[in-house]
Amino acid sequence: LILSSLPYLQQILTHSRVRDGIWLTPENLREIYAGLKADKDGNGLLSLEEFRLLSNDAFQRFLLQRGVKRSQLVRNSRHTWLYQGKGAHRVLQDIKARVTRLTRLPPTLVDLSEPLQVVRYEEGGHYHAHHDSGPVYPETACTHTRLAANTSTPFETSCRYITVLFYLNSVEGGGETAFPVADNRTYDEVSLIQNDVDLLDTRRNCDKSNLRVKPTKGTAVFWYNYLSDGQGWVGEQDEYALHGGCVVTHGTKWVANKWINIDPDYQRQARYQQLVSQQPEEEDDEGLTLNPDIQSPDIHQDL
Ligand SMILES: O=C(O)CCC(=O)C(=O)O
Ligand SMILES: [Fe+2]
Repeated sequence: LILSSLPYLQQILTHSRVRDGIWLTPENLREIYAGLKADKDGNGLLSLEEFRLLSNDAFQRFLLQRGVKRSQLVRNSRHTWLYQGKGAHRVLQDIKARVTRLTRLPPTLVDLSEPLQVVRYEEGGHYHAHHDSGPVYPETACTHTRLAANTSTPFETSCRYITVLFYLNSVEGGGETAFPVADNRTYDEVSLIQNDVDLLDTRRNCDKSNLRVKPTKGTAVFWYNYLSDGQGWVGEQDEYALHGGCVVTHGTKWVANKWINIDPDYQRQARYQQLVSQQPEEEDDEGLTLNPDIQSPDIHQDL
């Protein structure tokens, strides 16, 4: 999308995971463009100019206009991104350094991850339960390594190995982070909705979640979105990492997400790191191996 001024339909579709296993069709996309009046020249594609004319929440407004209720939106919040690299504010660089220490990962992996995402929920805001990361199928590539991958795949997903969620304020009422199936020994996907109780619905059913974390200013939670592959690398998606933000009943809620991006395909991650660092291949593995001194069998840090 960034490289060419005219994103091809196929490129857009590879980004458009609605839910696991469900992707937008070209018809869906045409309908959305028409509803947003985004494709002014009507050629079926969004030029960079047309894209720039879209406001941040155009899509949300479109859904609301179409009769979708706020409570039905997957999320009802606003967010922005804060760069944490060289030249960024000291506090932002410090946060990154603390995430590196907390997760015990090689600094390169944290440096090459997404910027910090800051999220604000107003009273009534929520985020229904979801996975921060997508499942790994052979036909799915990770967004962050896609340019370095020398294969083309029909689908694309964020590969967020770890989530560190910071609570930037203490919320007056509601706004807990709920993990509906954390530690659930008998979990299967069917049981998420039973007898009219939808555990994904964080407006109604947070009280039935196995784990709830109350937002307290200055605290953070972190979890893995993938299991280990047993050999020190990223394996399958961890289904128990399902989580969401319960409805804020009083006040405003501010959080920040730090995601650590790692490709479950080791070779693709290595190629990506080599590409961005412009280092010769032999020196490349440095960022991928862990200092054995800090390796511990009980801690799922692995990499
Ligand atoms: O607001 C929360 O407690 C959870 C936020 C979240 O899951 C996300 O931003 O991906
Ligand atoms: Fe999340």
